[in-house]
Amino acid sequence: MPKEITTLVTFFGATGDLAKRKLYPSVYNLYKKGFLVEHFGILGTSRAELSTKQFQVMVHDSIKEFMNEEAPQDFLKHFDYQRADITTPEDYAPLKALIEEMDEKFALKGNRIFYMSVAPRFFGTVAKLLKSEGLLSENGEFNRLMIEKPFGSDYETAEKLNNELSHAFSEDQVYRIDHYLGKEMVQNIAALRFGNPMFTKSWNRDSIDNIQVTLSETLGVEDRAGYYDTAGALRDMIQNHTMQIVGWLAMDEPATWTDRDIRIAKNAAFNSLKIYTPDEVAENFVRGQYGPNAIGTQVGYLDEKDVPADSQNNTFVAGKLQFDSYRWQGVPFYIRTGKRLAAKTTRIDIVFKKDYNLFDSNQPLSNDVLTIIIDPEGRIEYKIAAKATTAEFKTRPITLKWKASDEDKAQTPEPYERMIHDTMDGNGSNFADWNGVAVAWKFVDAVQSAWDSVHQDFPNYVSGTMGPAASDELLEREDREWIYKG
Ligand SMILES: NC(=O)C1=CN([C@@H]2O[C@H](COP(=O)(O)OP(=O)(O)OC[C@H]3O[C@@H](n4cnc5c(N)ncnc54)[C@H](OP(=O)(O)O)[C@@H]3O)[C@@H](O)[C@H]2O)C=CC1
Ligand SMILES: O=C1O[C@H](COP(=O)(O)O)[C@@H](O)[C@H](O)[C@H]1O
Repeated sequence: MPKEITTLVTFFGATGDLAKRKLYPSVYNLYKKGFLVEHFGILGTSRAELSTKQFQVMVHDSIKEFMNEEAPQDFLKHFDYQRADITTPEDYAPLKALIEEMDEKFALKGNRIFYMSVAPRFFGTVAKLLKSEGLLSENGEFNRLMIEKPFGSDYETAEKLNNELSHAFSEDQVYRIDHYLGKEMVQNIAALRFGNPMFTKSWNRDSIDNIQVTLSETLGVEDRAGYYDTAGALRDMIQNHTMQIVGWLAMDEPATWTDRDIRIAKNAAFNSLKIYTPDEVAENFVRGQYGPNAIGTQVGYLDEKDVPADSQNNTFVAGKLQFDSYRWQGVPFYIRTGKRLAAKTTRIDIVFKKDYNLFDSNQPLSNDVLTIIIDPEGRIEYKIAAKATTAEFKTRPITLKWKASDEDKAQTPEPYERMIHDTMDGNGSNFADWNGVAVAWKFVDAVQSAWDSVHQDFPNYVSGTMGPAASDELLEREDREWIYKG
């Protein structure tokens, strides 16, 4: 039986794209699954003038549009709305009054979640005003803050934002969203690592040759050049999603399976990440920018809408991470991400060390590889050696495969549903904590600042390929290759 959760969730940015596409459908799923029953309230706010009824109709229509389902009145009656400009302190008084009214009406015990689904420039202001205008409950079990990305645009801005949040919320009250951490197969990393003694015991430099993390996209910049040209693949995908995946891969066993101990273990790994000097960046990192595709049907980045003609922005990044730790000494973590690549896929390849070939000392065994495919669909593959089906005794690589079934997929929660549920449940395991975010920014800032001082000729890869040649060379010069070739 699902455990009923008692809480009020206030959605700032209640009329926005994210709220309609993801947040209301997620809340509806939690209702259908029985996590939200009687004692919940959803308060929406933005600058738009909407009555309670109009807001309920908007929520109904979002669920219809994005889930093709009719939400019942029994669900919608838990939604209410208050207009407010979040930069105006006086507008918080009516919000506070409605929060208190809903708290009483639905018997919510003062439990409060505030979800910031607004532009990042508002995050600090809202947190400050929530406290100064008295919207945090003093008698409830919890006040929690869910905060969207991006969390800063470099270490300095992230630290400033974190300081602003910390005036109102302690670290354990802040749930920093990274939607990759809500993905089923990212959560499967821990199950595979710590649920199989064979992997638990071999997850270290004795057995692993290298680890590869690929987040590849086929889409280009679309209509987001205003943001993307200031961020690039490095800040858009490496600082957050890639680093958070790496955190699950690189951490030691947590002392217990609690969010506190998981964070302690992950942070020990993050803190051992080597931050590069400019020379080390040049040696270990590659940047790219897409040109047109081979048949000329897709334009290059520089010809995309709103992109400056001389942009030095990166749409592709490949690099090598190194951890100064006992577990990972000498084991490279190769990471790469980019737009307009050959395929949409997110995957992890764990490449095990080759061993002596007992059967034929002239013919080295091939590496065993454990592959975790996160997107576009959950799959696990394990390439191992087995006997070739010939008269002579020889080995050949075979691949054991598992794929998420339709039933698995149907019962897997969407990342946003899971993240809202986990916040309601007070489980911060699948959220980014400040230390991890800070280390990732320090690392990424070092790479960006080295790149900023050197002009690079772009474009340097053809749309529809797996990035510039330098990305392959990064591994080739260490006698390795990307397992996934597109
Ligand atoms: N959309 C998406 O798919 C994703 C979004 N995000 C993040 O989610 C957040 C929201 O994004 P998204 O929904 O796309 O943005 P939208 O621009 O669609 O929505 C912004 C919301 O903020 C409200 N708003 C703007 N200014 C104010 C103000 N001064 N006072 C009160 N409310 C205000 C708007 O309503 P009004 O103008 O009526 O006030 C609107 O409801 C951002 O941080 C974004 O980075 C993250 C991942 C994916
Ligand atoms: O955060 C972001 O992620 C998307 C990719 O997410 P996915 O779940 O579809 O893999 C990326 O396209 C976008 O640029 C970035 O901001």
